[in-house]
Amino acid sequence: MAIHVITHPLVQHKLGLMRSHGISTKSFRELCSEVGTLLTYEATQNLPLEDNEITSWDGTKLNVQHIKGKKITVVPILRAGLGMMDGVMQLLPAAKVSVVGLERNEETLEPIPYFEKLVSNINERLSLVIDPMLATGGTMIATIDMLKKAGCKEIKVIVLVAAPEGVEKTLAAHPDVEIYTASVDSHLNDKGYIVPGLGDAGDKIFGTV
Ligand SMILES: O=P(O)(O)OC[C@H]1O[C@H](OP(=O)(O)OP(=O)(O)O)[C@H](O)[C@@H]1O
Ligand SMILES: O=c1cc[nH]c(=O)[nH]1
Ligand SMILES: [Mg+2]
Repeated sequence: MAIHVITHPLVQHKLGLMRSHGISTKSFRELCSEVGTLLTYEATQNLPLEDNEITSWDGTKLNVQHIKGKKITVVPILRAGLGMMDGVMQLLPAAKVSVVGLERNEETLEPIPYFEKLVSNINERLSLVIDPMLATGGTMIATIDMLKKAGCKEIKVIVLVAAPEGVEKTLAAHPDVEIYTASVDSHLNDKGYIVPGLGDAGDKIFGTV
């Protein structure tokens, strides 16, 4: 299945708090990071394990499981993706970070790329793309295009909230990609905002409105 809606009570509770009118920048930012951690836990559930022999507390040899040298790059989409980054990195502290910047033109809803700094060996890594919002899907599709052009072969997407239109468009363009989200909401409004959604996630994280 390429879309995973995480219905865990902690995720749903925290997402519900984020939807509240007048939420402070501090609370929104904290929740963005916390839900980012919980969705990362789900998105990494199939990482390969391997047996490793260790010396245990009483000096005997013991076989334990370690993650099998899986190389990961976290890909925050500027700006709003940065709001999830601390939470995601808590579970993946050794991951390399590839930053991309895209801004949606609010008239045409087309994404405008303005920054790209990817890790050099991205072809060997799983990319975990993070952005709170998947609306029309334009930004996510352009990001995945960028990653694949650079040689990336395995991509997972973590978004807090998605619109059905954006999920459909993204999976049509990139059927090999898996999307993890706390919610697929009702629809997009005539300005391309997700309903009920969260409002403008970037502005809420950075306190710019
Ligand atoms: O699916 P789409 O229709 O492309 O819209 C989603 C994009 O819009 C928002 O970013 P925005 O362009 O507002 O930039 P920002 O993060 O700098 O606020 C959001 O964080 C996504 O990146
Ligand atoms: O609902 C939306 C759509 C795009 N960007 C946002 O921040 N929110
Ligand atoms: Mg924004």
